[in-house]
Amino acid sequence: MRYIKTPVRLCRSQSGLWLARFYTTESNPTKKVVVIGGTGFIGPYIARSVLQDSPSATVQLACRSPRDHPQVSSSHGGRLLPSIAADVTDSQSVREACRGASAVVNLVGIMHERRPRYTFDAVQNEGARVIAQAAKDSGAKLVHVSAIGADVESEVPYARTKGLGEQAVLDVHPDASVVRPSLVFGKEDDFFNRFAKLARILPFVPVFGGGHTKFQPVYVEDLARAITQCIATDKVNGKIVEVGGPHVYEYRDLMQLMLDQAGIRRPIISVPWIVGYIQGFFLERLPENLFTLTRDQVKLLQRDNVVSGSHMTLADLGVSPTPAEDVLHRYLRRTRSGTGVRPPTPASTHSRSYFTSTRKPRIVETIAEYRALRHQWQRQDLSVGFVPTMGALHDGHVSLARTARKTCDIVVVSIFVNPAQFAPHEDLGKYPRTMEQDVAMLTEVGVDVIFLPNVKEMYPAGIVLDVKDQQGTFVEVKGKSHQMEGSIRPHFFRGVATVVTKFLNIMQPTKAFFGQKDAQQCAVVRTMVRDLFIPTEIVVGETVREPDGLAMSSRNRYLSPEERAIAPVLYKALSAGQRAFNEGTAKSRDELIQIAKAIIDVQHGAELEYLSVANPFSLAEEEQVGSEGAIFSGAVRVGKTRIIDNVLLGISTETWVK
Ligand SMILES: Nc1ncnc2c1ncn2[C@@H]1O[C@H](COP(=O)(O)OP(=O)(O)OP(=O)(O)O)[C@@H](O)[C@H]1O
Ligand SMILES: CC(C)(CO)[C@@H](O)C(=O)[O-]
Ligand code: BAL
Repeated sequence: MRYIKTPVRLCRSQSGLWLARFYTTESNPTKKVVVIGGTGFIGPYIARSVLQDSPSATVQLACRSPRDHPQVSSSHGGRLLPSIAADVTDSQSVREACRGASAVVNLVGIMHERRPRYTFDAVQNEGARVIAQAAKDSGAKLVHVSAIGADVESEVPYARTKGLGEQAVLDVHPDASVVRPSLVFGKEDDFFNRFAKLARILPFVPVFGGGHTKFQPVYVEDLARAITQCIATDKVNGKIVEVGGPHVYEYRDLMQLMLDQAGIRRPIISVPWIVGYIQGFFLERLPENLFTLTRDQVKLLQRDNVVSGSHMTLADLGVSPTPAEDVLHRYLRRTRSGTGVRPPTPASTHSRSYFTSTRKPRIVETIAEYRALRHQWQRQDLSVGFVPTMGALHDGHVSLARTARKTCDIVVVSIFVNPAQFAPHEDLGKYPRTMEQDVAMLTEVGVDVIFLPNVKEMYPAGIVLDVKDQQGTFVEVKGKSHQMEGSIRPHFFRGVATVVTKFLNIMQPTKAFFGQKDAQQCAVVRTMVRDLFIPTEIVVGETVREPDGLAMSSRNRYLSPEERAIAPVLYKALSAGQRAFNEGTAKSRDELIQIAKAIIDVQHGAELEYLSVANPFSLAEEEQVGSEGAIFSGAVRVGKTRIIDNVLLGISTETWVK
């Protein structure tokens, strides 16, 4: 059989662009992918992924007892062919199934033997060889799905025969790709669904030997995409790909995650391994049921099931793995009352950290790479929270990222020192840059992506600081940009509005998070989002302060120890005005400013720039604090550093930010 090459397509991976082509055979000009063992949990996901990826492909699922999947077939116009029978212990049936295939995926695996015919060896070793031979004879590519832990030396028959199966496959079909997933999760999975069911029945969740074994669960759609890529490219031929999710969890933490995402409260209790063996000894003799556990399974539970780092991984295939926290609640949650189950808010479980090795956020530098991810999240129906920053991060930024983490499925933080918001005489050149520390802080929060564009990416027409020489498109929010901070930095909000518009267009976030410390910025961004119909919710986080009241700010790093001691004066002054307002002794602009100014004036080393009492919505300066309340704000200069701050009068943060 001769291969015919289809046109080359450009695919993107983390390591760059690579070429992919689908192979097809002379007798079968349309690509046909046969998935053996495909009518279970994973097969339909592979079918969907292949059909979406390749508009001319057909897919056929083959199994011992064929079953059709109307949801897949109906959405792909008949390109999912009717399932057929193939039994790996009957080589003739496998040959029939592989006839005319351009690619074969072997998903066959068993957790329990059914003697005499379906032993581990017959299914996972000899069966793998039979499929490899049939694929080879049909001139088809082969993707052999094995398992992390496959090991010819293992004393556990499941793992040993998986290892032998891999060897047999590569003997017979040296170009085959071997895919080894860790624990696979998804709506129909056997693991999380089963443990959630058990947890609902049992008064506690047992874990063996402390539950310290490590797992790296991978989302079934990510596995399916990896397999689709193995079919599409030659770079995995003859290679092993280890497929794990973004986080490594100890078994006990995985159980806690399952409980939280299912909304079940149960204690997790450690029992000795020997209890597992005794349980296995009795249960493996009974027909399979919810409680079934074998001694081999207990042995497997004692070995870490994580990506080793010595083979290719999802990253090499350009697949960004989905965290279990983003998905589990969708299918484990039950809303029926009377089940002892409380439905968690989606993504709420992010606030606690389950994983033992923290995953570094993915660093994305280009709009194109980000867009590909955004497209993937869109398909998975995931919400995206976006925190724009200029880096040199502190607890103010962290608090915004944590709020995003609690309320959104995916969290993206940008770090970009935006030239357009600096005047030529300002501190663009010396703005603090602390990238390594920033990445560590965002890793701790569990941020998914850090967007780090360069200036060219954000300003294709280039950018100079002098407004009169600028080229390209700029956004200006009239009426709110030239008072308060804008009176000292007239260029500033034009630069902010422009870059935030660009970011919101790129990120397409569900929500974007800004700090109240920059209150006028919040008002400008809200107005801009309203006027330009940008479909993003703007969320404002409260100002995070040092113990002495100073608002955290990246520029606080500029302060010498002496200046640092002076810097809280602005907050002290604004707070004194706020107290007087609350006590009813100051209501007018003049009274409030007099109180604050008196405190700043006596502080040696602090130079007042402005104080403002403005309407919280229009930002118009007010003579009296009206029924809508006011923003009492100001700036002082301490040495060369500007300190800005604000407090609200007669309006709560909650009301103002709504
Ligand atoms: N103390 C804080 N509490 C809450 N949010 C904050 C705080 N400081 C900054 N932010 C918010 O973080 C986001 C990014 O701000 P930015 O990176 O400019 O940090 P910054 O500390 O304000 O820097 P700078 O010192 O240059 O003003 C903005 O939405 C800002 O309002
Ligand atoms: C919103 C922002 C990131 C735009 O550059 C900046 O003004 C900031 O950090 O507040
Ligand atoms: N936090 C506001 C950013 C700036 O002052 O440039």
